[in-house]
Amino acid sequence: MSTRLTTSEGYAELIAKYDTFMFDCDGVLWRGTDVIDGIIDVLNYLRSHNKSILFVTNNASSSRRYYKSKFDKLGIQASVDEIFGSAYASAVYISSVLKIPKDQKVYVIGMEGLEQELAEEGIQYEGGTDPADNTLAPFSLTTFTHPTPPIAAVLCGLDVAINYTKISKALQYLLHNPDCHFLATNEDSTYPASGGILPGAGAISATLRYALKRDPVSIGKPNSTMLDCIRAKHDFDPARTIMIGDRLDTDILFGKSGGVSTLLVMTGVTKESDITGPNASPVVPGYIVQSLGDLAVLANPA
Ligand SMILES: O=C(O)[C@H](O)[C@H](O)COP(=O)(O)O
Ligand SMILES: [Mg+2]
Repeated sequence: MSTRLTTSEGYAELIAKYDTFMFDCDGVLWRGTDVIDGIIDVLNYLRSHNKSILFVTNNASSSRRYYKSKFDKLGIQASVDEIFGSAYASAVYISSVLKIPKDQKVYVIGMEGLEQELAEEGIQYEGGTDPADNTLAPFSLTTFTHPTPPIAAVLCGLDVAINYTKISKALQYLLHNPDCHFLATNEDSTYPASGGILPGAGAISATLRYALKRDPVSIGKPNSTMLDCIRAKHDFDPARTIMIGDRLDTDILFGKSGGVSTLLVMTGVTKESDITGPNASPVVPGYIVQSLGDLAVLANPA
């Protein structure tokens, strides 16, 4: 059973219970470019009370450095080491877990942020924002050739410029080489944008999943890889840690699987019918608040 927080006393009690606050970004801090009311005051209040703050986003379209610049512009204190995105986690997974040989490449369905994180880990890649792959021209196998050595992995993330050429090339690599890894940065079905909902990274990788009848290894929330990346850089006591998110099947499940507390906000993709009534999800958050910004009353008492 979740505890719904609606009063200043409830907000203060929650904050006193935890030392480390892990924040999802899309749908919690902002929707697209629109920062949610009260967020900046809440984050600054937590900082002023010596709380540890981490940002844990499945959005693979941007790198940690981009997010750092976004926080700077918003006046939100954040260091690159406090930011964990599925692009970074995917690069670490490829370099440290799969240990793909440095002369082999990754084929990217994704955007500049994902390419930046791969490059920072010393991983060679093709595709991504390469103009040759960002074309609406029909894809032809007569001009296609496999590179040597073969593509070692196909990595699929949120790609707002998705097209038939990228999907077709990824399919060739995965069909041609049985050792080619099929990876997804994350599999969020939808993306909480400004003014509405858009297809998420999961909707992009679904094309390959369906064509191949094969599931990718997904690296982002709710999977533990992201928490492993966080643990490699930050000590935290799970009993004094809370994950704040807008999606039950990624953020809340990530927190519960990781042994930390969870707070669901209703400013992202989760609707009231997802948490109450006959179709309620079996993933039950510890706490629920309408908006993280509601806690700003603690920073601005009446
Ligand atoms: O489709 C996606 O990639 C996700 O919807 C989006 O990026 C979620 O980001 P988060 O809510 O984890 O910050
Ligand atoms: Mg979110």
